[in-house]
Amino acid sequence: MKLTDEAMRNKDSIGDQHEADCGEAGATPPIVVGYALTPKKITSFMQPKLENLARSKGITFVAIDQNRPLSDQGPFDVVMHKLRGTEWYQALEDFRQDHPEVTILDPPESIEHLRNRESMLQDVDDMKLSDSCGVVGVPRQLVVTADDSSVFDVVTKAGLNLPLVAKPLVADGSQKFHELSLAYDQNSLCELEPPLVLQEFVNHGGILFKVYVVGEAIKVVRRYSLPNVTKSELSKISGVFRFPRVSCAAASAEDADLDPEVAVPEAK
Ligand SMILES: Nc1ncnc2c1ncn2[C@@H]1O[C@H](COP(=O)(O)OP(=O)(O)OP(=O)(O)O)[C@@H](O)[C@H]1O
Ligand SMILES: O=P(O)(O)O[C@H]1[C@H](O)[C@@H](O)[C@H](OP(=O)(O)O)[C@@H](OP(=O)(O)O)[C@H]1O
Repeated sequence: MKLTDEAMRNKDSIGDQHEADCGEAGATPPIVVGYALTPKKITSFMQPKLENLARSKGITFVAIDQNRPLSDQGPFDVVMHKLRGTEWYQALEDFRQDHPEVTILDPPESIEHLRNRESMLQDVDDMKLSDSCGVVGVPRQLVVTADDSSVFDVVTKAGLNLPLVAKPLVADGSQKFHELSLAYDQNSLCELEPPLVLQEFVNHGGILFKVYVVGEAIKVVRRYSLPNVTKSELSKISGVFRFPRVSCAAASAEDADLDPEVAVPEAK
């Protein structure tokens, strides 16, 4: 979910203004954020801590009823959503036509490229950051569709090195989307089910940094991840190993000892 710089600036200034106004002249109307999320997302995201913090900044969250027209609900200052589907997109578009003053976080066309694991990495690739201090890039990867003759053939033709990380191509927020497979040998590639993205496994010491950016704010967290794969392991292990969730919030590595060579970015 992305908050645009402009929306964040507006929200920051409105929030600050709200605190100032409340101090001087009593309550100002809250900023109303309508949210349309899956039940899973409501559980993980709509926590009392968030709602209380928002309230202190003059922001109120209101659940959107997806079975009723959007225009009959509200009024909203912001509509925040993480849902898919033609019907929902059409409802958003109709609402946007009628209420251009409402900020939609985010319009479907602005986030479409994040719905696909191939296109979501394109911007990173386009930045060509490989000459900066350190290396920033996308692992060598390819997309395998159901139309391809066989995963084995496609991988052999592209010359990707084993082991390979296999990820579902389409990002739909489901549990299945977060499942990864690690294929150690060529024979096991036929066990993978397209459509998927196959990436070369990149050794990274079993810990990764996850960077969250909202407007000017940057937050870095550390998570445990998949351990390195050595050449000798690769020669001995075969098959496909499945991982339901790698480096999720429960895998926090804030207390892990880091290699002193690893620079720890300062949190803002
Ligand atoms: N090519 C790779 N080489 C090594 N490890 C990988 C690779 N791709 C993914 N991983 C590991 O699997 C995890 C999940 O991969 P995914 O591509 O879903 O990342 P993510 O987008 O950061 O996950 P999330 O959707 O949970 O934010 C990564 O955080 C990393 O630990
Ligand atoms: O908790 P972190 O490490 O930030 O990972 C998030 C993923 O990046 C998001 O993709 C998850 O949202 P979706 O399950 O809707 O894709 C999101 O799911 P959640 O909102 O249900 O926790 C998280 O898993």
